[in-house]
Amino acid sequence: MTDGAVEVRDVVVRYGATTAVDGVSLGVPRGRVLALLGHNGAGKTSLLQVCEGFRAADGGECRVLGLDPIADHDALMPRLGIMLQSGGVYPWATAGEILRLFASFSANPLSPDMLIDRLGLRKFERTRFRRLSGGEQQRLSLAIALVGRPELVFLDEPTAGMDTESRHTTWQLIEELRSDGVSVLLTTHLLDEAERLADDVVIMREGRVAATGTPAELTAAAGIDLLEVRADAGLQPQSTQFAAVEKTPGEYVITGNLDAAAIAEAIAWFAKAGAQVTAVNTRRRTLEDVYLALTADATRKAGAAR
Ligand SMILES: Nc1ncnc2c1ncn2[C@@H]1O[C@H](COP(=O)(O)OP(=O)(O)OP(=O)(O)O)[C@@H](O)[C@H]1O
Repeated sequence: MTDGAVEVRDVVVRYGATTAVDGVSLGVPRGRVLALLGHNGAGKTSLLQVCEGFRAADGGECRVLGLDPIADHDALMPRLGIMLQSGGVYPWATAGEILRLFASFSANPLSPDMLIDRLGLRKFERTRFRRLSGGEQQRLSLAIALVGRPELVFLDEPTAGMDTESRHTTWQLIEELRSDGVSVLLTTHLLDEAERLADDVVIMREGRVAATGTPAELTAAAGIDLLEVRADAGLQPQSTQFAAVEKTPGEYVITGNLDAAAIAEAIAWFAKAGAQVTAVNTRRRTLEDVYLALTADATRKAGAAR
């Protein structure tokens, strides 16, 4: 294994008969942000828990800052920032007390007051944790993860439940962490979050790695552009030349090797189907298109297997 912040090789996590993580390998180089994407139940949190040392892998190997997350837990903890989902902190203590307590565990903490202000928590400083809203608890959890100046941060859906303003503040904080050389492994369902923050993206599907690369690599399709057609909902346009995903009802995104002949064939398909076409557009692929194409593929295969 190399000297990355996180090195995961062939990791397996099982819960009884369920294989949640099925031989995943990935690496977070030092000072980079890796976003783990995937549908509900894809295995993201289970993999994160192995890296955090909260769960032993049933197979494979994991090194975090060069150490074993379970055997070297005590040495690692002060160097890690872990954003806990709700719970895990003292529900009866106030936001300010909790953050100052976590700061006291560190030899050289960030200023709790600075984090309280940056994350818009000043108004809630004297509010007990259990009285905070979901989004406020998330912001406090992020502050707790960062207050010890960690070298590596694990963030499980960091902006889930946050309002737009808090989400943007969180993104700025994560960008600042990266500029300071901190490594970040985060999970998210937000494609724009991954596209904005991540140096590297790993898309998981059913416990396995479905795709990996930088956002630019993942969105650089063979035919570069992508065709969007607005027409009647519920159609299933496809041929050997192209594949379409109905992104929202009546909004078709067509990928493939889109030369002029393939575009003509796609449009002809709608004409032959007698569809009412209201708009045709070409544009570059986004991470969302890649993600949808991969998950639609999984859904098609699951349907075919039934
Ligand atoms: N403690 C557990 N006991 C049994 N099954 C579990 C347990 N934790 C997770 N699973 C199962 O393992 C699979 C992966 O779950 P995991 O939480 O890792 O996925 P995820 O990608 O983080 O999902 P989400 O996006 O919904 O958070 C799912 O099928 C889930 O039901």
